[in-house]
Amino acid sequence: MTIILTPYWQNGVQKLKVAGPPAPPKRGLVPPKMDHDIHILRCLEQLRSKDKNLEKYIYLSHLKTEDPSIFYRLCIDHMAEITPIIYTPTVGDACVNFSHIYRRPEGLYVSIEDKGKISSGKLSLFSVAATCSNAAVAPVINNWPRLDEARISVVTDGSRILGLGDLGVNGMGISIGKLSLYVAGAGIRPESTIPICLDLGTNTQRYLDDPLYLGIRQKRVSDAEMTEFMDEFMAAMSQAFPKLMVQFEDFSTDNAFKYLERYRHKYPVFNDDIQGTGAVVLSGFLNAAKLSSAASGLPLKSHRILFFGAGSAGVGVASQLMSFFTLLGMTEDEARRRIYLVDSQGLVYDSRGKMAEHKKYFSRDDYAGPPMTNLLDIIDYVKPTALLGLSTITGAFTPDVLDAMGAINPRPIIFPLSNPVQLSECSFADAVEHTQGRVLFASGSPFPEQRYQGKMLYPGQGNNMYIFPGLGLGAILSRAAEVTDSMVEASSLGLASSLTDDERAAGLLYPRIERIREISAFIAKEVIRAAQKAGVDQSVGLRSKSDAELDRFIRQRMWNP
Ligand SMILES: O=C([O-])CC(=O)C(=O)O
Ligand SMILES: [Mg+2]
Repeated sequence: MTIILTPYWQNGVQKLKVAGPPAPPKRGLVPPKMDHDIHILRCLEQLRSKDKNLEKYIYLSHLKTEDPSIFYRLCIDHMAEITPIIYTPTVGDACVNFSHIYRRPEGLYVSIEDKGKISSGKLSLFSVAATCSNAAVAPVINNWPRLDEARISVVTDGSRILGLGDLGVNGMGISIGKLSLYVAGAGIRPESTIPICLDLGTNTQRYLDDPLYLGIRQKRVSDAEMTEFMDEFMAAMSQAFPKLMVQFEDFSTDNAFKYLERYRHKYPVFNDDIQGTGAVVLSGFLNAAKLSSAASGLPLKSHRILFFGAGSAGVGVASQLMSFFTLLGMTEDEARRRIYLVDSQGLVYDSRGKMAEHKKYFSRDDYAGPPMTNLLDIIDYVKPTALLGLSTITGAFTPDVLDAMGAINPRPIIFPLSNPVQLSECSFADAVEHTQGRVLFASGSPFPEQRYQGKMLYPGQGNNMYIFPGLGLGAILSRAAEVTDSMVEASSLGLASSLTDDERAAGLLYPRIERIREISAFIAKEVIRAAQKAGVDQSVGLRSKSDAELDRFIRQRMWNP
């Protein structure tokens, strides 16, 4: 029999209620003609009757608690309609307003006040129940009611939520949103997911002044204190949840790189903003570059990529795009030289002087003139075939910039990747108009399709939601001890090759989101094979399975509402 542990509160103290599976409702306690399938239509009608997206978000969040099975059925059957509500862009609004729209606990909060008592070492479920009645000494991680079932956690410290800045504990919304996509998109069981927000303070004064703010009211702790906290947290996580994968999400740039490097060979972790975004963009770029080269006649090796924005996502994507060139047989150095970075001070080059560590690798040693700050001048100098935006500067790709890209390329690749949608560097409509419909486009957040000269044109959505569910699923099923670069690359190549003939004919760079489950299963298979090749898989029984057997195994393991 499955035991269900539900946390509840009594006199300010958290306790656990132990229960078996829910009993079917007694006759007379539900309406006589309550039909599950019809109820889905009812929920959809209620959802559509709300005119504000944030209201829709609140409705769906309530539905998820009340009836997870209906919620996930809705997500799967109406993916294109539901994802922009539970995820980018509406999830951004939900995070900004999290302390105001908050209804009930969901996820695990670990704050700097828990430092020193994040875990108290190995505890059996029995002793967890016993210690939970005393909140003052309860080791916080072990309070999670489903220790044994945990497989995937999304962990944020709220310091850089999407492009919205430091949202403190309000960042919990992003962990919740990503994990809903794990369930809907890759069939991870809801009970196996743990949304986590680390509360290390916030530097956003408006929250510190807000009486409804749910986090601790202090500025962010020092780097040294944060690192001590993170070390304790990660050690506690791996002890409490031996089968858990951790996805780091929306840490500020420096910390995103720092903690990925610090833990990636010690625990199964990956950073979605660096590696997930990198993989999804590489995938779209592979498909776009082929179309672009077919139009220009230029070899694939001659692409030049200009990055506008050099934060964690920008440099993460740039690193991943190196694979595009190395897969063509170019050396690492040759690949690096096809990439140019632009940050808030313009083109990134060596003789400009002091710069952040993470930018140095791509800094140019072949330019030594005066600082080049104007994007049009930079385009004129670099002559990029592709312009990628990861700057969170709304409208940075002005009509002039789009015209310039259109003038030097028969099919310019333009990917405004900043999230959420109001921070995008340009809209799909503008990109279409200023390139006369020739643009190869992908954005981080969704844009509507455009009719141009009688033809329907579809924007790609280069969002990491195509990657992380399948990458996570593959890592979990193979019980990967670490997430290698080769596994991330496999997820990307898997996604690129999953376009159907129909999708190719429609000029799409990414598959239709409605097929996410099929795509996740395929990506998971590629990731498992890469884990096996790298020797990091601990589910060694999967090694002898043929591709068809492995595929069947993955699909059987995927949860269905
Ligand atoms: O959440 C998204 O839409 C993509 C992402 O990771 C980010 O922008 O930080
Ligand atoms: Mg993110």
